[in-house]
Amino acid sequence: MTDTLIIRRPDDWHLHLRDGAMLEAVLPETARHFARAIVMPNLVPPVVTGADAAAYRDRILKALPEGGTFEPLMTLYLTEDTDPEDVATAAASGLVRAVKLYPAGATTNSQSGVRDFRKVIPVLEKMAEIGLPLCTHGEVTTPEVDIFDREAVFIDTVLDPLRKEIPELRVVMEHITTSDAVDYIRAAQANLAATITTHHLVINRNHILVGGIKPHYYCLPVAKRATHQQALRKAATSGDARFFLGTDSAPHVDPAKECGCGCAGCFTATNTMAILAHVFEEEGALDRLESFTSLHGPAYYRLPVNEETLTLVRGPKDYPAKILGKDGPVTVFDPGFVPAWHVAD
Ligand SMILES: NC(=O)N[C@@H](CC(=O)O)C(=O)O
Ligand SMILES: [Zn+2]
Ligand SMILES: [Zn+2]
Repeated sequence: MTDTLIIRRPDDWHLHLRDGAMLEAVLPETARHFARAIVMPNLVPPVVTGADAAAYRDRILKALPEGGTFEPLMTLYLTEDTDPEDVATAAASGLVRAVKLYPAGATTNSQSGVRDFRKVIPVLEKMAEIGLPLCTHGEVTTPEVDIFDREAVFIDTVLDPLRKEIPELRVVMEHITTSDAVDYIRAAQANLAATITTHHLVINRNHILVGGIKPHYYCLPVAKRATHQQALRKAATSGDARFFLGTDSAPHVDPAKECGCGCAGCFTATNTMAILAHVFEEEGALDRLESFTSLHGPAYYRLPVNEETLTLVRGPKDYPAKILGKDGPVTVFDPGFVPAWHVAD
């Protein structure tokens, strides 16, 4: 039995770092294990222009612990007023690595997102031309559509027509939660990949609702039934290069989650690598952990893989139950088991 696993240093292809005191509190949790992360732009106000992204990047670098080498990969928040030329300039300089599509109202801070998809076609055409990926929060917001169906309906009514209209557009379906998404990605000829979160490999909707409501398991897209969870586990551990890690680690202070209308997001930065090693071992795929966390993402984003390594060691190790920032406590995701692995110091 292997007791030590050395992998190339992982990257997180979907991360929320927030701003201000929360940024200071959570950034070390990611920077400890991850070399780079695609940083989500859903701040208030959102990161819309190249100038916004440059300023946010500076704030992240300033918040880094002394001697930290973490590299934030910036994204722009797509609005109906986004200027294709600004996007192209920000991409050409290497500042921006993707543009994020939030259907208006789909998730946390998505009010400035897209309502009329016709309005963003010129930006998407420019992105297709320059090869800049579009990351999607893939859920429709139609009130009549059941919340558990919103990802599948998004694929059929928004994503598939869009990809047929602009086949050269390179898309990353973020935080997929359904076997429908897994099947759709597997069937694609080109220009489509997906991130999978740590928590969606560990929980299904029973974990949220059975035995009392668990606000810290509530995220968007909401976890689906166990058959979907199984499909995600198979996809993540399959070795298929179109699936890679995006933790969607999304900190909210406890009072904002443990209340009458709790907000969506699981905070997994602290223990993601230990949980993933545990899950991959359960799936008999420990030898594929590195490709999921450290190889497939750079390949899709056309970036070099990391030269540094991360060492995982068999055996449990305590991690904090909460991260205590100046804004208040943030509960670390509880996988419901003690991970059989930990990251070496
Ligand atoms: N995933 C979540 O449940 N929440 C994210 C937003 C998002 O990624 O959709 C957040 O910003 O809190
Ligand atoms: Zn999202
Ligand atoms: Zn997210």
